[in-house]
Amino acid sequence: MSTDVPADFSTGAAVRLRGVGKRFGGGVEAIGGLDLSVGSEEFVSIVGSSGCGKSTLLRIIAGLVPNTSGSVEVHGEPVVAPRRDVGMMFQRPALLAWKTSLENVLLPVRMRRRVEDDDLREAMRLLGLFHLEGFEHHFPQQLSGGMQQRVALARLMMTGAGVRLLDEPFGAVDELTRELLNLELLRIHERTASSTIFVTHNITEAVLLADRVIVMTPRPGRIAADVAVHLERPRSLKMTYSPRFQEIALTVREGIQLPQADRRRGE
Ligand SMILES: Nc1ncnc2c1ncn2[C@@H]1O[C@H](COP(=O)(O)OP(=O)(O)OP(=O)(O)O)[C@@H](O)[C@H]1O
Repeated sequence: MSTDVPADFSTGAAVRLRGVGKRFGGGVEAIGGLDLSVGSEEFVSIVGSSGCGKSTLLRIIAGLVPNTSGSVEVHGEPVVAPRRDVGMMFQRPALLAWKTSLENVLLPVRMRRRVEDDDLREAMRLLGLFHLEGFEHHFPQQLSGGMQQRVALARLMMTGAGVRLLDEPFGAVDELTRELLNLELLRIHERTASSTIFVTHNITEAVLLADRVIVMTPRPGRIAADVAVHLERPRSLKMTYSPRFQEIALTVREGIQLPQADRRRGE
């Protein structure tokens, strides 16, 4: 395990940020001089106190929000707008209420071109992979919160994007559902590795899923620690009880600093 490792600027990184800063119109400096490099098959979790700029960082990589300093590259190209090879999933599943599960999963294809039989087969396969057989023709309001997140995960996979950004995707579901969704995400990543950046407040989830856990400082967000997760794959829930896992989780926890106001309240 290593901490405070400088960002790897070797060639071949899928996502590369150099000195990235973001100041919003009202003067809030959300991110300040952040360096990060994520490999093409790497799973990186990002943790940090509330408001440290995690969502802003993902939105910058997704091309949804412009950075105000530094450079952001995906597959060696500067990010100036949303890209097809970058898929994003939010805390709320953001499904279209008037479309069935199947139609929601097909949406990324439909936005680009006509849906072919192969697309239909792939969407059904993905829904099956996420245990949604029998629910292909249900509408979102007929599904539980966890099932809706599964549809959103299937839709993310349907984009075929080599870079997947997940912004606290399981924050609104109960603990047991979260565990199941974690396992499904692990299974998918271990089968179809992609460059994944996963924002979470949950340290166990961060460590269980990732190859590296990035800890951000309070706002303006920078990298406080870069913790390598040397645990074998495939991962299992049982691993979370091992001393090795606990040691890594503790290193991550110790790296998280609270904003000054919260620190004063805790004294
Ligand atoms: N559109 C905006 N305009 C002005 N300030 C913003 C905007 N979006 C975010 N901010 C501010 O930038 C800072 C970082 O916000 P961000 O949502 O990225 O943090 P976060 O780490 O994802 O927080 P949380 O963990 O609570 O979701 C916060 O102080 C927030 O108020």
